[in-house]
Amino acid sequence: MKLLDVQNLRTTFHIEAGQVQAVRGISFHVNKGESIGIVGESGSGKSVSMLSLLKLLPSNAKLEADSVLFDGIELVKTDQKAMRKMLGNDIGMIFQDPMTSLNPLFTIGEQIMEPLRIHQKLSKEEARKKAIEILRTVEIPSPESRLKQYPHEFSGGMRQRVMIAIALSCSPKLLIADEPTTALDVTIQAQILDLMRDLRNKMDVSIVMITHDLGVIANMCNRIVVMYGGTIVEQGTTREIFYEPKHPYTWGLLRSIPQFSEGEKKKLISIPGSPPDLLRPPQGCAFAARCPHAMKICEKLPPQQISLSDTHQAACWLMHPKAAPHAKEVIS
Ligand SMILES: Nc1ncnc2c1ncn2[C@@H]1O[C@H](COP(=O)(O)OP(=O)(O)OP(=O)(O)O)[C@@H](O)[C@H]1O
Repeated sequence: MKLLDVQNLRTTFHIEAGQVQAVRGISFHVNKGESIGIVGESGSGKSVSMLSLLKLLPSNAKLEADSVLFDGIELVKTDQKAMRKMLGNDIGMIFQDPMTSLNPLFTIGEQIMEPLRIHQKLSKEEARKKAIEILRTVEIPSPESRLKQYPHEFSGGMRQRVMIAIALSCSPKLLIADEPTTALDVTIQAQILDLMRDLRNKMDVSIVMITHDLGVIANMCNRIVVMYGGTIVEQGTTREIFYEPKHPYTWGLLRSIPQFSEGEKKKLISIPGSPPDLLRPPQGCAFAARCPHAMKICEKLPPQQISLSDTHQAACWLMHPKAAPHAKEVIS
């Protein structure tokens, strides 16, 4: 059953130089209880897509969509006030850098208790009890004394645990995590991902995890959406994306995951070239200029999404039934 269903979302920023077409018609969904990963290089439109659904865009942005259904409610028609109520109640968010999201002037306890008092109308004592309980859930030791401390008294990993606690305190149906572990070192990163996986199972929350690193979501997400140049180039189950990837950009992302074999570090292959300028997006496939397999048509016309299974779609001319025989060899 779908919790979030996004159809043809477009976001444009009006700047002096013209219009930045940051998100160019994306459609995807999140089922109840599942985790999806949105992956792509910097500037591919991952964060703007999420901020668009939540109507958290700056005033120079224009948002259009055929439909954005969240738990049966059409968000395209929902006003800012209702949206704000939904945020922190039905939808929780975690960002990359907890230090910018936490207020340095208030204790951790005050910051966890505030949404509980506002959204769930709990008394001060009830909110304190709930805050202790939730700090325990995110595995912060001695929660009673930790409540009285300020953000700077916590390590980076602990601060991110606090952010997760705040995001989950009102038992949201959906948790959006934007690069939640990027600022942390590898060991702490793994601990936070383990924690999020545990919480998803315990709390029955759906998760959208935004990242530029496919490796981060391999063990965490059921499905993966691959974004490039403001479009979705491929989406499928984690198995389909890792074992049967069909888009040359996904191949590039997979080659750029660090792999260790018998203690030896394999060479990392990055994708040559740079992402398209979204002020003047390319006419055809956004990836054509960097694609080693690009054909003439790739530069002229955007490829349509082709369904490979009920769960797997990719937008690439190589898969077109009329593509030349060499294209079929590349793709198989
Ligand atoms: N306020 C803004 N005004 C103009 N352009 C913007 C604004 N915010 C984002 N953009 C542009 O929208 C595009 C998509 O940005 P977005 O932040 O969604 O990318 P991303 O994939 O999340 O990358 P990152 O991982 O670096 O955050 C980029 O080209 C970015 O420059």
